[in-house]
Amino acid sequence: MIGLGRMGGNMVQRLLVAGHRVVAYDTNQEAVTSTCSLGAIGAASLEDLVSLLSPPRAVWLMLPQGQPTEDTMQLLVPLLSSGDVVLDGGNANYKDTQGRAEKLSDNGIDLMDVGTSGGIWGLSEGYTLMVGGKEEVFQRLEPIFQALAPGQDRGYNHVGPVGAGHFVKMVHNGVEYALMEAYAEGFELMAAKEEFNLDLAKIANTWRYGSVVRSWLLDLVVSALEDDPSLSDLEAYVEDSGEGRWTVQESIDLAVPVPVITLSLLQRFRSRQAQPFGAKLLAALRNQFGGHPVRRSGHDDD
Ligand SMILES: NC(=O)C1=CN([C@@H]2O[C@H](COP(=O)(O)OP(=O)(O)OC[C@H]3O[C@@H](n4cnc5c(N)ncnc54)[C@H](OP(=O)(O)O)[C@@H]3O)[C@@H](O)[C@H]2O)C=CC1
Ligand SMILES: O=C(CO)[C@H](O)[C@H](O)COP(=O)(O)O
Repeated sequence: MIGLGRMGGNMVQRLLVAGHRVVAYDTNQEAVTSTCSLGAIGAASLEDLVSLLSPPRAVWLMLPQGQPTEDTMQLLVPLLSSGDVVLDGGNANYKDTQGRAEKLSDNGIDLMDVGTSGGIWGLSEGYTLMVGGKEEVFQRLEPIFQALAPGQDRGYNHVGPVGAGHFVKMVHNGVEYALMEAYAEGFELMAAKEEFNLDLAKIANTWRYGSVVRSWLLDLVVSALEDDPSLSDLEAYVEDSGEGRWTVQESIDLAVPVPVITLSLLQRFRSRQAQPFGAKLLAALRNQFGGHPVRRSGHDDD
């Protein structure tokens, strides 16, 4: 396992519990030390990691997508042998994955892209795995997928050729954006209805049982609202790390409308703007054509 952060570190634990021998590496030596304390074999470098595994090797990357994954692959590949397999469990763009697979195959190395879902809860609940790559490699490595998945025969699947795993995970995350946005809008509306003084955590908890909209994300709504009912400790600022953008880009490329996912991405962009220029221009134009009052910073309505 290369990358022992929130995901990789926990995944090593599940693999160890299932009886696998795991060699662990991270650029952060503290992460390696703490993973070793759980029973993994620590590697001091990529060279060390490769020498501690016997061929045919299975090397799982759980790194931030983009440069860290690309750089690591470039350093790793010359160290590996024909017949080895690299598994990328991070949220990489499927097109990058397809390009990398081609380069690896020149050296007789197979790349398997494993779209992985479960977040920090995967340690206890198991991870959903969407696996792309050769069917025979999937079958050979199935014991690894079984150890990580929620159940012996569920929660993991060979979804298609290399690239398909990351593609399916990309769409999964697009759906995730939309579901999250729907809950966010519904709860904002209820929070605004001051005359009813609604207890949002209680309502979310009620919806968990029997309701059409019950879900794991709703369970997490309850958890967040119980911790801080008005979310007063948080800024209304929502990041994204790529999958939503790629989903929308793909919908444009395929001319498949995904309006709900698209709007949920745009809402994240909006959340980062304290004083959007576009909204200022709207106010200015109303003022220009209709003489409608505007608010000016530091002044009353004018
Ligand atoms: N967190 C989540 O909910 C989920 C994340 N993912 C994906 O899984 C991947 C990992 O995510 P996550 O565990 O959350 O990320 P983290 O940032 O928690 O962990 C990444 C780890 O990789 C280390 N690292 C960075 N660059 C290198 C490198 N070149 N070589 C070796 N180690 C390196 C980091 O060290 P350092 O801290 O020193 O930088 C860190 O320990 C990402 O692609 C992410 O998108 C997928 C599903 C869910
Ligand atoms: O893959 C995940 C969950 O399924 C990761 O948590 C991912 O980071 C979520 O996407 P974003 O950062 O764009 O919200």
